[in-house]
Amino acid sequence: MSSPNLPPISLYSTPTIIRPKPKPSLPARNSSSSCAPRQRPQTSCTATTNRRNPDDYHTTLKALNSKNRFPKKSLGQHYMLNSAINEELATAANIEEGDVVLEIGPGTGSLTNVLINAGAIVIAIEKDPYMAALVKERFASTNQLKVLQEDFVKCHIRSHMYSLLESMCLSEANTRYAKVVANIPFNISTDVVKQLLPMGDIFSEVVLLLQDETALRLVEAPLRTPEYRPINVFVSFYSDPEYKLKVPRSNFFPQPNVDAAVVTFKLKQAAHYPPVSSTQAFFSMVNSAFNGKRKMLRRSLQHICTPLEIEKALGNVGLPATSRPGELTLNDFVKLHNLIMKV
Ligand SMILES: C[S@@+](CC[C@H](N)C(=O)[O-])C[C@H]1O[C@@H](n2cnc3c(N)ncnc32)[C@H](O)[C@@H]1O
Repeated sequence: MSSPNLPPISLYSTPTIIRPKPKPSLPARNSSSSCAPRQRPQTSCTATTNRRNPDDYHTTLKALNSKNRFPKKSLGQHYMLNSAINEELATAANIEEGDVVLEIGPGTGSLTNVLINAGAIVIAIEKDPYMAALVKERFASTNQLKVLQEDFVKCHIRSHMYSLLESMCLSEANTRYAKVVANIPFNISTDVVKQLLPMGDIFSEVVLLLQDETALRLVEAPLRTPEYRPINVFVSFYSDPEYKLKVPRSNFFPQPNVDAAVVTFKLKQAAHYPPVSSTQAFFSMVNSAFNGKRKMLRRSLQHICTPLEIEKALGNVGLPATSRPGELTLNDFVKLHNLIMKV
């Protein structure tokens, strides 16, 4: 393949970050909470303390040129040119020496570099065999990185994490959860969120660079709008999400047609999930409710019980008999589910 026809750096505006108005932040997860956290690998697994230079436009292009790679649209290859944003991602996850971090799509390794410099042990899953080879080669001198050349959507992440964590040295002193920090291809955002948020037994935080519109939809979709969907119920069931900052498209190469945003999801542990008899039955009810989005719940849920019983349950939740799915919060759905499951 010939060398990519790359635009000169002057074509890019100065990379910028747009911060939202400060919001009250959520209380930090207390690792000494009543639920015993799983053990994590000892910091002795970390070896190198060599700090590498941050990646920028030239480093990224040099890395791609060295392998004659041109960014692939089908793989969402928009590389981060601004190391300050990679630092923001690591800071949002509060990365500390010895943390185990899952990175999805390391690409040229610009974020990987920041994570390794912060002392993390990184497990990187990269679908593109060329980029997997590139990032392996780049960090060949450290034992802080393990690269798996796989499609995140198809791989069994839970068993990968278990076997990797088990293969690492364990210590009583190390009781933190693993974390996820990633600049993911936008087209797998929903898969990533659906796979990772229910994994509060492994991860404490999931920090993602998402398409801005997706980020807003996942975190801030208001009730009674078309943006409010079952995924919002899912996200708040399993996590406390926060929109951190907007990342304009000018920070990527090649520049996407949309802006991005950093979002953090603090994962709940199972003991803190809303009380439902079965999560499967709960989400099946939520999905059915939204299947007829404009339909009243007394109609869309009549495969579960009679319209009269649904009206009565809605009344007990404090909602009108004519309620539609877009009007119910997570708590409303939980109460409704628990009532109609008793019928
Ligand atoms: C948006 S780029 C980010 C690259 C790098 N992290 C950065 O910040 O510059 C997305 C990366 O994910 C990889 N990728 C795409 N689809 C993937 C998948 N299904 N599983 C794992 N990696 C994937 C791409 O090859 C690419 O390296």
